[in-house]
Amino acid sequence: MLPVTLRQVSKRYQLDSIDVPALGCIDLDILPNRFTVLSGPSGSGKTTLLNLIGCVDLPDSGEIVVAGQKVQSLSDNALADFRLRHVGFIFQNFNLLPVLTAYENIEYPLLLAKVNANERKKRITTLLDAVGLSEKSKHLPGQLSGGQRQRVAIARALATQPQLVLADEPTANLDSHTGAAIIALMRQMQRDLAVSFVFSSHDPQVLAAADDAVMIRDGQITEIKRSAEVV
Ligand SMILES: Nc1ncnc2c1ncn2[C@@H]1O[C@H](COP(=O)(O)OP(=O)(O)OP(=O)(O)O)[C@@H](O)[C@H]1O
Repeated sequence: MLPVTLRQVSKRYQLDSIDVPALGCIDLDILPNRFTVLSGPSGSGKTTLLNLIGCVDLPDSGEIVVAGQKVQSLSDNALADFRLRHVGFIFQNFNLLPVLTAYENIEYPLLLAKVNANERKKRITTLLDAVGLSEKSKHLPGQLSGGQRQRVAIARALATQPQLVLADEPTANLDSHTGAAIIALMRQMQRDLAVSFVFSSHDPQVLAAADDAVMIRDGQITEIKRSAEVV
């Protein structure tokens, strides 16, 4: 099963009386267990596409299927629950809760998903170790560097064991050295856990690490470059 398929998907925004076309008639398959990057100039529609893939927003027309589920057929509550269980999110500004420790930030989606205490502890301990932050579990986000905060965010995104992890410009607020380390970590986690990662990014380092690159311009896919093994 493909993690995500989009067929003839369109999205427009209404800004006061102005109609803003953001995406037009997109057809896209996201392949399993791969690192896919959405790339294009500012305003080309990357974030809009990521929000549709992540079930944060719904299209005006067309069909989106995520993990076998037609997302438009879900109610708002069912969509929120589906998102919690199937999609992990990583943001450019990390979006950690400032009053919670690293451990508690990773625990938060597990509490929402009603995962029991033993299983929570097991998953958080394993993830903190995997992202190299076992020693920092009691630190608040304000006591961590940018790279360490993004490591916590990666662990949090993976905690619910989603099939799909989405990242909006995950290296935008990091220096290039830290960004490279974060890309390598995400690559490692993607391979170890056999998850599909989809990024939007301007960062050439992210593009270079991709299995699949989806080039977007003016709300249209202009090219999809897939690495040799599936061509
Ligand atoms: N909430 C909104 N209301 C109105 N127009 C919007 C809204 N969000 C995005 N747009 C418009 O939709 C188009 C696509 O925007 P989007 O944010 O998806 O692009 P992007 O490729 O992610 O850009 P960037 O790289 O600058 O983040 C742009 O023309 C943008 O101005």
